[in-house]
Amino acid sequence: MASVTVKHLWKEYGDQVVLENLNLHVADREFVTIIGASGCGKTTFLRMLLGVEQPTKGQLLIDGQPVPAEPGPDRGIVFQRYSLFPHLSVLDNLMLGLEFSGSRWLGKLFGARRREALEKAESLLEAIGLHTARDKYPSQLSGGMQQRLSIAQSVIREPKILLLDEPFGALDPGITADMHEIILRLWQANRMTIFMITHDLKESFQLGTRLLVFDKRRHDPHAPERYGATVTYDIPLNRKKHTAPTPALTAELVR
Ligand SMILES: Nc1ncnc2c1ncn2[C@@H]1O[C@H](COP(=O)(O)OP(=O)(O)OP(=O)(O)O)[C@@H](O)[C@H]1O
Repeated sequence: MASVTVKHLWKEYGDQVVLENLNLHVADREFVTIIGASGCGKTTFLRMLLGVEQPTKGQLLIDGQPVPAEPGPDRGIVFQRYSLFPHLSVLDNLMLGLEFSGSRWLGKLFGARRREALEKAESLLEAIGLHTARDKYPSQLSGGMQQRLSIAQSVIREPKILLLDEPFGALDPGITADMHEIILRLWQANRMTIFMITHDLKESFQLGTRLLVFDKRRHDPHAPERYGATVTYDIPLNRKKHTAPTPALTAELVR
């Protein structure tokens, strides 16, 4: 379960108002796409959900509880640029998250727990089409493969909320269709609530169950930092299309 409630939320940096009076309720398992002008506070909003930025005023709640003031395994994030460890193989990049969450002090798993983690990592690699590249290093992968691995890295710890900050923005348009397919399948199989920033309007319509447009309602030409952005449009999208889970992947990913 991961519903998100935003109540009278403001975010300011010094004299600059970035977000003003945001009010929103997002149900569990919604796929929210976010568009808006550059600099209007979209990433700031994701960073508050992640717990690395705090609201200046107002409330940000996950399942009715304030977002903890630090990232946790219940929230995963993927950025436009891949965040992989270059000295680790594809498989080890995936295993790392499981090893750290399963063994906080040693960062290593042993015996049955390691076997279980390996199985999980391998079935996820299979699901994202990277099983044949399991022993390669990130520098040996294409951009699309690296981004698939970054997504898998965030998903493997089964977050309730997945935050995607223009995850496909740096990729060749030709491969984004594959990426869309993968993200939709992971979303359905892992039962996550997703927030995804994109600059591609078509993508926002294709993927989302709901589209939020961030913009300023008021402008002061003499003091552009005086007013912040808020949600100016909140558009329900093709919800039905994404409701049924894909059986094969569900069996693979949800144990
Ligand atoms: N840590 C910070 N300290 C001061 N100002 C910041 C900080 N983080 C963001 N800002 C400012 O807040 C505003 C919103 O930034 P943010 O990155 O959230 O915008 P965005 O909508 O995601 O933009 P883009 O689409 O270009 O990525 C910008 O003016 C930015 O300079």
